Amino acid sequence: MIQHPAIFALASGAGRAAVAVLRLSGAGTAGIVTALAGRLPPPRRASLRKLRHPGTGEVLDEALLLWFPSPASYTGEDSAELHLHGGPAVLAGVAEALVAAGARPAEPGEFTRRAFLNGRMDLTAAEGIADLIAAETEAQLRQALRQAGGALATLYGGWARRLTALLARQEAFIEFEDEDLPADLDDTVARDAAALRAEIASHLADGGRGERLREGLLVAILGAPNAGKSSLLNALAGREAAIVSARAGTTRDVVEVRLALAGVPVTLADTAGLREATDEIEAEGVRRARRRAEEADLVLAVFAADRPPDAETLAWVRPGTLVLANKVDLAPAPAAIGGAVPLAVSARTGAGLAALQERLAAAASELAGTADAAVLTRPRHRAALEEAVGWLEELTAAPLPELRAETLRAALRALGRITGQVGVEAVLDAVFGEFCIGK
Ligand SMILES: Nc1nc2c(ncn2[C@@H]2O[C@H](COP(=O)(O)OP(=O)(O)OP(=O)(O)O)[C@@H](O)[C@H]2O)c(=O)[nH]1
Ligand SMILES: [K+]
Ligand SMILES: [Mg+2]
Repeated sequence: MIQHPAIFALASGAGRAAVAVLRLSGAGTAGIVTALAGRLPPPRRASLRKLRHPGTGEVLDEALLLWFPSPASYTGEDSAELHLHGGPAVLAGVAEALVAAGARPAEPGEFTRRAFLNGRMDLTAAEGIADLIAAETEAQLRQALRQAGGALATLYGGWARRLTALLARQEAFIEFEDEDLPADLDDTVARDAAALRAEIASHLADGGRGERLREGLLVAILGAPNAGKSSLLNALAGREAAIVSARAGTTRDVVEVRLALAGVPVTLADTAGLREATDEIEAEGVRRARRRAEEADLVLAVFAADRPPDAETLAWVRPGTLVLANKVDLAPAPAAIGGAVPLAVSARTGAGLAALQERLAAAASELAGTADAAVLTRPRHRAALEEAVGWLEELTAAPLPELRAETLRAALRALGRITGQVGVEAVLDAVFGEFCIGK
Protein backbone atom coordinates (compact mmCIF):
# COMPACT_ATOMS: atom_id res chain seq x y z
CA MET A 1 0.00 0.00 0.00
CA ILE A 2 1.18 3.48 -0.84
CA GLN A 3 0.90 5.92 2.07
CA HIS A 4 0.52 9.54 0.99
CA PRO A 5 0.87 12.48 3.41
CA ALA A 6 -1.97 12.66 5.94
CA ILE A 7 -5.20 14.42 4.95
CA PHE A 8 -8.40 15.06 6.85
CA ALA A 9 -11.93 16.21 6.04
CA LEU A 10 -15.41 16.32 7.43
CA ALA A 11 -17.03 13.09 6.23
CA SER A 12 -20.52 13.96 7.47
CA GLY A 13 -22.66 16.86 6.25
CA ALA A 14 -21.69 20.46 6.99
CA GLY A 15 -23.61 22.57 9.51
CA ARG A 16 -24.57 22.13 13.14
CA ALA A 17 -25.29 18.50 14.06
CA ALA A 18 -25.30 16.20 17.09
CA VAL A 19 -22.29 14.35 15.75
CA ALA A 20 -19.79 15.23 13.04
CA VAL A 21 -17.40 12.63 11.62
CA LEU A 22 -13.89 13.76 10.70
CA ARG A 23 -11.89 11.34 8.65
CA LEU A 24 -8.11 11.17 8.62
CA SER A 25 -5.91 9.11 6.30
CA GLY A 26 -2.29 8.70 5.25
CA ALA A 27 1.26 8.44 6.52
CA GLY A 28 1.61 9.64 10.10
CA THR A 29 -2.04 9.11 11.03
CA ALA A 30 -1.03 7.12 14.14
CA GLY A 31 1.23 9.93 15.34
CA ILE A 32 -1.35 12.62 14.64
CA VAL A 33 -4.08 10.75 16.53
CA THR A 34 -1.68 10.17 19.41
CA ALA A 35 -0.77 13.86 19.47
CA LEU A 36 -4.42 14.79 20.00
CA ALA A 37 -5.77 11.83 21.99
CA GLY A 38 -2.74 10.76 24.05
CA ARG A 39 -2.69 7.19 22.74
CA LEU A 40 -4.14 5.07 19.94
CA PRO A 41 -7.31 3.08 20.59
CA PRO A 42 -7.30 -0.64 19.64
CA PRO A 43 -7.92 -1.15 15.87
CA ARG A 44 -11.55 -0.82 14.68
CA ARG A 45 -12.93 -0.39 18.22
CA ALA A 46 -14.70 2.81 19.17
CA SER A 47 -13.04 4.44 22.20
CA LEU A 48 -13.93 7.62 24.05
CA ARG A 49 -11.02 10.07 24.33
CA LYS A 50 -10.41 13.67 25.32
CA LEU A 51 -8.88 15.51 22.38
CA ARG A 52 -6.31 18.21 23.14
CA HIS A 53 -4.51 20.74 20.99
CA PRO A 54 -0.94 19.37 20.67
CA GLY A 55 0.55 22.87 21.05
CA THR A 56 -1.50 24.42 23.86
CA GLY A 57 -2.88 21.33 25.61
CA GLU A 58 -6.32 22.92 25.51
CA VAL A 59 -9.22 20.41 25.57
CA LEU A 60 -11.09 20.58 22.24
CA ASP A 61 -13.74 17.92 22.61
CA GLU A 62 -14.52 14.52 24.04
CA ALA A 63 -14.86 12.26 21.04
CA LEU A 64 -15.28 8.70 19.85
CA LEU A 65 -12.13 7.55 18.10
CA LEU A 66 -11.71 4.77 15.57
CA TRP A 67 -8.34 3.61 14.27
CA PHE A 68 -8.03 1.61 11.02
CA PRO A 69 -4.43 0.47 10.43
CA SER A 70 -3.37 -0.17 6.82
CA PRO A 71 -4.37 -2.09 4.72
CA ALA A 72 -7.86 -2.72 6.18
CA SER A 73 -9.28 0.75 5.60
CA TYR A 74 -11.29 2.55 2.93
CA THR A 75 -8.16 4.11 1.40
CA GLY A 76 -5.85 1.20 2.18
CA GLU A 77 -3.73 3.67 4.20
CA ASP A 78 -3.56 4.13 7.95
CA SER A 79 -6.84 5.89 8.73
CA ALA A 80 -8.86 7.18 11.65
CA GLU A 81 -12.30 8.59 12.35
CA LEU A 82 -13.10 11.19 14.96
CA HIS A 83 -16.76 11.35 15.97
CA LEU A 84 -17.00 14.86 17.38
CA HIS A 85 -19.76 17.04 18.72
CA GLY A 86 -21.02 18.68 15.56
CA GLY A 87 -20.67 22.40 16.31
CA PRO A 88 -18.71 24.79 14.11
CA ALA A 89 -16.35 25.84 16.96
CA VAL A 90 -15.50 22.22 17.82
CA LEU A 91 -14.79 21.45 14.17
CA ALA A 92 -12.66 24.55 13.68
CA GLY A 93 -10.63 23.76 16.83
CA VAL A 94 -10.00 20.13 15.90
CA ALA A 95 -9.14 21.06 12.29
CA GLU A 96 -6.56 23.52 13.55
CA ALA A 97 -5.11 20.92 15.92
CA LEU A 98 -4.86 18.39 13.08
CA VAL A 99 -2.97 20.89 10.95
CA ALA A 100 -0.68 21.63 13.90
CA ALA A 101 -0.05 17.89 14.21
CA GLY A 102 0.91 17.62 10.52
CA ALA A 103 -2.22 16.81 8.50
CA ARG A 104 -3.71 18.95 5.74
CA PRO A 105 -7.32 19.44 4.55
CA ALA A 106 -8.31 16.98 1.78
CA GLU A 107 -9.26 17.86 -1.79
CA PRO A 108 -12.62 16.71 -3.21
CA GLY A 109 -12.57 12.94 -3.78
CA GLU A 110 -9.05 12.57 -2.41
CA PHE A 111 -9.88 9.66 -0.08
CA THR A 112 -11.49 7.67 -2.90
CA ARG A 113 -8.64 8.59 -5.24
CA ARG A 114 -6.21 7.04 -2.75
CA ALA A 115 -8.44 3.97 -2.48
CA PHE A 116 -8.25 3.67 -6.28
CA LEU A 117 -4.46 4.17 -6.33
CA ASN A 118 -4.12 1.44 -3.70
CA GLY A 119 -6.13 -0.97 -5.85
CA ARG A 120 -9.14 -1.03 -3.49
CA MET A 121 -11.48 -0.38 -6.44
CA ASP A 122 -11.41 0.42 -10.15
CA LEU A 123 -12.48 3.77 -11.60
CA THR A 124 -16.03 2.67 -12.42
CA ALA A 125 -16.59 1.56 -8.82
CA ALA A 126 -15.21 4.90 -7.60
CA GLU A 127 -17.68 6.66 -9.90
CA GLY A 128 -20.40 4.42 -8.50
CA ILE A 129 -19.58 5.74 -5.02
CA ALA A 130 -19.90 9.34 -6.24
CA ASP A 131 -23.29 8.41 -7.74
CA LEU A 132 -24.32 6.70 -4.51
CA ILE A 133 -23.73 9.92 -2.59
CA ALA A 134 -25.59 11.95 -5.22
CA ALA A 135 -28.51 9.50 -5.61
CA GLU A 136 -31.90 11.14 -5.04
CA THR A 137 -34.23 8.31 -5.96
CA GLU A 138 -34.44 4.58 -5.40
CA ALA A 139 -33.72 3.68 -9.03
CA GLN A 140 -30.62 5.89 -9.02
CA LEU A 141 -29.54 4.28 -5.78
CA ARG A 142 -29.90 0.77 -7.20
CA GLN A 143 -27.88 1.68 -10.28
CA ALA A 144 -25.16 3.33 -8.18
CA LEU A 145 -24.97 0.36 -5.79
CA ARG A 146 -24.52 -2.05 -8.68
CA GLN A 147 -21.73 0.07 -10.12
CA ALA A 148 -20.02 0.66 -6.77
CA GLY A 149 -20.26 -3.08 -6.21
CA GLY A 150 -18.22 -3.70 -9.35
CA ALA A 151 -20.84 -4.58 -12.01
CA LEU A 152 -19.13 -2.43 -14.64
CA ALA A 153 -15.64 -3.34 -13.44
CA THR A 154 -16.54 -6.99 -14.03
CA LEU A 155 -18.04 -6.38 -17.47
CA TYR A 156 -15.34 -4.04 -18.82
CA GLY A 157 -12.56 -5.97 -17.08
CA GLY A 158 -13.84 -9.17 -18.73
CA TRP A 159 -13.75 -7.54 -22.16
CA ALA A 160 -10.22 -6.29 -21.50
CA ARG A 161 -9.11 -9.83 -20.58
CA ARG A 162 -10.60 -11.21 -23.81
CA LEU A 163 -8.82 -8.51 -25.82
CA THR A 164 -5.55 -9.37 -24.09
CA ALA A 165 -5.99 -13.03 -25.01
CA LEU A 166 -6.74 -12.07 -28.63
CA LEU A 167 -3.66 -9.89 -28.71
CA ALA A 168 -1.56 -12.78 -27.39
CA ARG A 169 -2.88 -15.04 -30.17
CA GLN A 170 -2.27 -12.38 -32.81
CA GLU A 171 1.27 -11.83 -31.57
CA ALA A 172 1.96 -15.56 -31.51
CA PHE A 173 0.89 -15.65 -35.14
CA ILE A 174 3.35 -12.87 -35.98
CA GLU A 175 6.17 -14.39 -33.97
CA PHE A 176 5.85 -17.98 -35.14
CA GLU A 177 4.41 -17.41 -38.60
CA ASP A 178 6.78 -19.89 -40.20
CA GLU A 179 6.16 -22.57 -37.64
CA ASP A 180 3.47 -25.12 -37.16
CA LEU A 181 0.60 -22.90 -36.04
CA PRO A 182 -2.97 -23.75 -36.99
CA ALA A 183 -3.42 -22.24 -40.45
CA ASP A 184 -6.60 -20.43 -39.45
CA LEU A 185 -5.25 -18.78 -36.26
CA ASP A 186 -5.28 -15.35 -37.88
CA ASP A 187 -8.90 -15.84 -39.01
CA THR A 188 -10.04 -16.95 -35.59
CA VAL A 189 -8.61 -13.77 -34.09
CA ALA A 190 -10.63 -11.70 -36.56
CA ARG A 191 -13.73 -13.77 -35.91
CA ASP A 192 -13.48 -13.52 -32.10
CA ALA A 193 -12.72 -9.80 -32.33
CA ALA A 194 -15.88 -9.33 -34.41
CA ALA A 195 -17.92 -11.19 -31.78
CA LEU A 196 -16.53 -9.00 -29.01
CA ARG A 197 -17.18 -5.89 -31.09
CA ALA A 198 -20.83 -6.94 -31.49
CA GLU A 199 -21.17 -7.41 -27.72
CA ILE A 200 -19.76 -3.97 -26.96
CA ALA A 201 -21.93 -2.43 -29.67
CA SER A 202 -25.09 -3.95 -28.20
CA HIS A 203 -24.10 -2.63 -24.76
CA LEU A 204 -23.77 0.82 -26.37
CA ALA A 205 -27.17 0.57 -28.07
CA ASP A 206 -29.11 1.06 -24.84
CA GLY A 207 -30.82 4.31 -25.80
CA GLY A 208 -28.80 6.15 -23.15
CA ARG A 209 -31.03 4.87 -20.35
CA GLY A 210 -28.35 4.49 -17.69
CA GLU A 211 -26.91 7.92 -18.42
CA ARG A 212 -30.41 9.44 -18.29
CA LEU A 213 -31.16 7.80 -14.97
CA ARG A 214 -27.92 9.15 -13.53
CA GLU A 215 -28.54 12.67 -14.77
CA GLY A 216 -32.32 12.77 -14.41
CA LEU A 217 -34.89 13.50 -17.11
CA LEU A 218 -35.92 16.88 -18.39
CA VAL A 219 -39.60 17.24 -19.24
CA ALA A 220 -40.72 20.52 -20.85
CA ILE A 221 -44.30 21.77 -20.75
CA LEU A 222 -45.07 23.63 -23.96
CA GLY A 223 -48.17 25.33 -25.31
CA ALA A 224 -49.98 28.53 -26.27
CA PRO A 225 -50.48 31.29 -23.69
CA ASN A 226 -53.31 30.43 -21.29
CA ALA A 227 -53.43 26.74 -22.32
CA GLY A 228 -53.00 26.00 -18.61
CA LYS A 229 -49.32 24.97 -18.51
CA SER A 230 -48.56 26.57 -15.15
CA SER A 231 -51.79 25.19 -13.69
CA LEU A 232 -50.70 21.70 -14.77
CA LEU A 233 -47.20 22.17 -13.36
CA ASN A 234 -48.69 23.17 -10.02
CA ALA A 235 -51.08 20.21 -10.06
CA LEU A 236 -48.23 17.77 -10.77
CA ALA A 237 -45.94 19.38 -8.20
CA GLY A 238 -48.67 19.55 -5.58
CA ARG A 239 -47.80 23.16 -4.76
CA GLU A 240 -48.13 26.64 -6.25
CA ALA A 241 -44.69 26.69 -7.87
CA ALA A 242 -45.69 28.94 -10.80
CA ILE A 243 -47.98 31.98 -11.03
CA VAL A 244 -51.32 31.26 -12.68
CA SER A 245 -53.51 34.04 -14.05
CA ALA A 246 -56.11 34.66 -16.75
CA ARG A 247 -53.70 37.04 -18.50
CA ALA A 248 -51.98 35.50 -21.53
CA GLY A 249 -48.20 35.73 -21.19
CA THR A 250 -48.03 35.27 -17.41
CA THR A 251 -45.02 32.95 -17.37
CA ARG A 252 -41.77 34.38 -18.71
CA ASP A 253 -38.86 32.64 -16.99
CA VAL A 254 -38.67 28.85 -17.03
CA VAL A 255 -40.11 27.53 -13.75
CA GLU A 256 -38.70 24.17 -12.68
CA VAL A 257 -39.84 21.60 -10.14
CA ARG A 258 -38.12 18.33 -9.24
CA LEU A 259 -40.17 15.16 -9.05
CA ALA A 260 -39.47 11.45 -8.83
CA LEU A 261 -41.44 9.43 -11.39
CA ALA A 262 -41.09 5.65 -11.32
CA GLY A 263 -37.88 6.14 -9.33
CA VAL A 264 -36.42 8.41 -12.00
CA PRO A 265 -35.57 11.98 -11.00
CA VAL A 266 -37.38 14.39 -13.29
CA THR A 267 -37.08 18.13 -13.75
CA LEU A 268 -40.43 19.42 -14.94
CA ALA A 269 -40.07 22.78 -16.68
CA ASP A 270 -42.98 25.17 -17.17
CA THR A 271 -42.34 27.67 -19.95
CA ALA A 272 -43.68 30.87 -21.49
CA GLY A 273 -46.66 30.45 -23.84
CA LEU A 274 -45.58 30.14 -27.47
CA ARG A 275 -46.60 33.12 -29.62
CA GLU A 276 -45.12 36.02 -31.58
CA ALA A 277 -44.51 38.22 -28.58
CA THR A 278 -44.17 41.97 -29.05
CA ASP A 279 -43.01 42.52 -25.50
CA GLU A 280 -39.21 42.16 -25.33
CA ILE A 281 -39.24 40.25 -22.04
CA GLU A 282 -41.93 37.86 -23.17
CA ALA A 283 -40.06 37.27 -26.46
CA GLU A 284 -36.99 36.19 -24.44
CA GLY A 285 -39.27 33.88 -22.45
CA VAL A 286 -40.51 32.28 -25.67
CA ARG A 287 -36.91 31.79 -26.84
CA ARG A 288 -36.13 30.06 -23.55
CA ALA A 289 -39.21 27.90 -23.91
CA ARG A 290 -38.07 26.69 -27.32
CA ARG A 291 -34.53 26.05 -26.11
CA ARG A 292 -35.84 24.01 -23.18
CA ALA A 293 -38.09 22.00 -25.48
CA GLU A 294 -35.11 21.21 -27.72
CA GLU A 295 -33.07 19.95 -24.74
CA ALA A 296 -35.95 18.02 -23.21
CA ASP A 297 -36.14 14.24 -23.09
CA LEU A 298 -39.91 14.54 -23.23
CA VAL A 299 -42.23 17.36 -24.35
CA LEU A 300 -45.71 17.82 -22.92
CA ALA A 301 -47.67 19.71 -25.59
CA VAL A 302 -50.62 21.39 -23.89
CA PHE A 303 -53.69 22.53 -25.84
CA ALA A 304 -56.85 24.12 -24.47
CA ALA A 305 -59.84 21.96 -25.39
CA ASP A 306 -62.04 25.06 -25.89
CA ARG A 307 -59.72 26.52 -28.57
CA PRO A 308 -58.56 25.25 -31.95
CA PRO A 309 -55.01 23.85 -31.67
CA ASP A 310 -52.41 26.57 -32.34
CA ALA A 311 -49.86 26.11 -35.11
CA GLU A 312 -46.87 27.10 -32.91
CA THR A 313 -47.46 24.20 -30.51
CA LEU A 314 -48.59 21.80 -33.24
CA ALA A 315 -45.13 22.18 -34.80
CA TRP A 316 -43.66 20.48 -31.69
CA VAL A 317 -45.92 17.44 -31.87
CA ARG A 318 -43.97 14.43 -33.11
CA PRO A 319 -43.76 10.75 -32.21
CA GLY A 320 -43.00 10.55 -28.51
CA THR A 321 -44.59 13.90 -27.63
CA LEU A 322 -47.20 13.63 -24.89
CA VAL A 323 -50.21 15.61 -26.17
CA LEU A 324 -52.66 17.02 -23.63
CA ALA A 325 -56.11 18.55 -24.10
CA ASN A 326 -56.58 20.68 -20.98
CA LYS A 327 -59.75 22.41 -19.76
CA VAL A 328 -62.00 19.46 -20.62
CA ASP A 329 -64.37 20.90 -18.02
CA LEU A 330 -65.12 23.62 -20.62
CA ALA A 331 -65.23 21.58 -23.84
CA PRO A 332 -64.76 17.96 -24.87
CA ALA A 333 -61.26 16.91 -25.96
CA PRO A 334 -60.79 16.58 -29.74
CA ALA A 335 -60.33 13.02 -31.00
CA ALA A 336 -56.93 13.86 -32.46
CA ILE A 337 -54.42 16.73 -32.33
CA GLY A 338 -51.56 16.69 -34.81
CA GLY A 339 -52.15 13.02 -35.51
CA ALA A 340 -51.95 12.06 -31.81
CA VAL A 341 -54.76 11.07 -29.46
CA PRO A 342 -54.64 13.69 -26.71
CA LEU A 343 -54.91 12.84 -23.05
CA ALA A 344 -57.99 14.67 -21.69
CA VAL A 345 -57.26 16.59 -18.48
CA SER A 346 -58.53 19.47 -16.43
CA ALA A 347 -56.10 21.26 -14.15
CA ARG A 348 -59.13 22.92 -12.60
CA THR A 349 -61.20 19.83 -11.65
CA GLY A 350 -58.35 17.32 -11.50
CA ALA A 351 -59.95 15.12 -14.14
CA GLY A 352 -57.40 12.97 -15.99
CA LEU A 353 -54.49 14.00 -13.74
CA ALA A 354 -54.02 10.48 -12.34
CA ALA A 355 -53.83 9.14 -15.90
CA LEU A 356 -51.32 11.89 -16.72
CA GLN A 357 -49.15 10.85 -13.75
CA GLU A 358 -49.26 7.27 -15.00
CA ARG A 359 -48.32 8.23 -18.55
CA LEU A 360 -45.43 10.32 -17.25
CA ALA A 361 -44.19 7.50 -15.03
CA ALA A 362 -44.40 5.06 -17.94
CA ALA A 363 -42.46 7.44 -20.17
CA ALA A 364 -39.85 7.97 -17.45
CA SER A 365 -39.21 4.26 -17.01
CA GLU A 366 -39.11 3.77 -20.77
CA LEU A 367 -36.53 6.55 -21.18
CA ALA A 368 -34.45 5.86 -18.08
CA GLY A 369 -35.60 2.60 -16.52
CA THR A 370 -32.91 -0.06 -16.31
CA ALA A 371 -33.06 -3.76 -15.67
CA ASP A 372 -30.79 -5.20 -13.01
CA ALA A 373 -27.87 -5.55 -15.43
CA ALA A 374 -24.62 -3.66 -15.79
CA VAL A 375 -25.63 -0.54 -17.65
CA LEU A 376 -23.66 2.24 -19.25
CA THR A 377 -23.86 5.29 -16.98
CA ARG A 378 -21.43 7.91 -18.21
CA PRO A 379 -20.49 9.70 -21.44
CA ARG A 380 -16.85 9.03 -20.52
CA HIS A 381 -17.47 5.28 -20.74
CA ARG A 382 -19.52 5.64 -23.91
CA ALA A 383 -16.76 7.57 -25.68
CA ALA A 384 -14.09 5.02 -24.76
CA LEU A 385 -16.29 2.05 -25.74
CA GLU A 386 -17.11 3.69 -29.07
CA GLU A 387 -13.40 4.12 -29.63
CA ALA A 388 -12.78 0.44 -28.85
CA VAL A 389 -15.53 -0.59 -31.28
CA GLY A 390 -13.93 1.66 -33.92
CA TRP A 391 -10.55 -0.06 -33.48
CA LEU A 392 -12.13 -3.50 -33.68
CA GLU A 393 -13.83 -2.45 -36.91
CA GLU A 394 -10.45 -1.41 -38.28
CA LEU A 395 -9.07 -4.78 -37.36
CA THR A 396 -11.40 -6.45 -39.85
CA ALA A 397 -10.06 -4.21 -42.62
CA ALA A 398 -6.40 -4.39 -41.58
CA PRO A 399 -4.45 -6.46 -44.12
CA LEU A 400 -1.34 -7.22 -42.06
CA PRO A 401 -1.07 -9.20 -38.82
CA GLU A 402 1.09 -6.41 -37.34
CA LEU A 403 -1.65 -3.87 -38.04
CA ARG A 404 -4.24 -6.13 -36.48
CA ALA A 405 -2.13 -6.42 -33.34
CA GLU A 406 -1.88 -2.63 -33.28
CA THR A 407 -5.67 -2.17 -33.45
CA LEU A 408 -6.11 -4.70 -30.63
CA ARG A 409 -3.63 -2.77 -28.51
CA ALA A 410 -5.47 0.49 -29.20
CA ALA A 411 -8.84 -1.06 -28.30
CA LEU A 412 -7.31 -2.39 -25.09
CA ARG A 413 -6.01 1.07 -24.18
CA ALA A 414 -9.47 2.56 -24.71
CA LEU A 415 -11.02 -0.01 -22.35
CA GLY A 416 -8.21 0.50 -19.85
CA ARG A 417 -9.03 4.19 -19.61
CA ILE A 418 -12.54 3.37 -18.37
CA THR A 419 -11.42 1.15 -15.53
CA GLY A 420 -8.26 3.13 -14.80
CA GLN A 421 -5.85 0.42 -15.88
CA VAL A 422 -4.37 2.94 -18.28
CA GLY A 423 -3.62 5.73 -15.84
CA VAL A 424 -4.04 9.16 -17.33
CA GLU A 425 -3.74 11.93 -14.76
CA ALA A 426 -6.31 14.06 -16.60
CA VAL A 427 -8.87 11.25 -16.42
CA LEU A 428 -8.27 10.87 -12.68
CA ASP A 429 -8.68 14.61 -12.12
CA ALA A 430 -11.96 14.60 -14.02
CA VAL A 431 -13.31 11.56 -12.19
CA PHE A 432 -12.36 12.54 -8.65
CA GLY A 433 -13.01 16.26 -9.14
CA GLU A 434 -16.74 15.58 -9.16
CA PHE A 435 -16.68 14.12 -5.64
CA CYS A 436 -17.50 16.08 -2.51
CA ILE A 437 -14.77 16.84 -0.02
CA GLY A 438 -14.51 14.09 2.58
CA LYS A 439 -15.08 11.19 0.20
N1 LIG B 1 -61.76 26.04 -16.78
C1 LIG B 1 -60.45 25.77 -16.70
N2 LIG B 1 -59.56 26.76 -16.57
C2 LIG B 1 -58.27 26.46 -16.47
C3 LIG B 1 -57.81 25.14 -16.51
N3 LIG B 1 -56.46 25.17 -16.41
C4 LIG B 1 -56.11 26.46 -16.32
N4 LIG B 1 -57.20 27.25 -16.35
C5 LIG B 1 -57.23 28.71 -16.28
O1 LIG B 1 -56.62 29.19 -17.46
C6 LIG B 1 -55.94 30.43 -17.18
C7 LIG B 1 -54.48 30.30 -17.61
O2 LIG B 1 -53.86 29.34 -16.84
P1 LIG B 1 -52.28 29.29 -16.70
O3 LIG B 1 -51.95 28.05 -15.95
O4 LIG B 1 -51.75 30.55 -16.21
O5 LIG B 1 -51.90 29.11 -18.24
P2 LIG B 1 -50.46 29.13 -18.90
O6 LIG B 1 -50.52 28.20 -20.04
O7 LIG B 1 -49.40 28.89 -17.90
O8 LIG B 1 -50.37 30.61 -19.43
P3 LIG B 1 -49.07 31.50 -19.77
O9 LIG B 1 -48.10 31.37 -18.65
O10 LIG B 1 -49.63 32.85 -19.86
O11 LIG B 1 -48.54 31.00 -21.05
C8 LIG B 1 -56.08 30.66 -15.67
O12 LIG B 1 -57.13 31.53 -15.47
C9 LIG B 1 -56.42 29.28 -15.15
O13 LIG B 1 -57.15 29.31 -13.97
C10 LIG B 1 -58.77 24.10 -16.64
O14 LIG B 1 -58.47 22.92 -16.68
N5 LIG B 1 -60.07 24.47 -16.73
K1 LIG C 1 -51.72 32.76 -18.07
MG1 LIG D 1 -47.78 29.97 -17.31
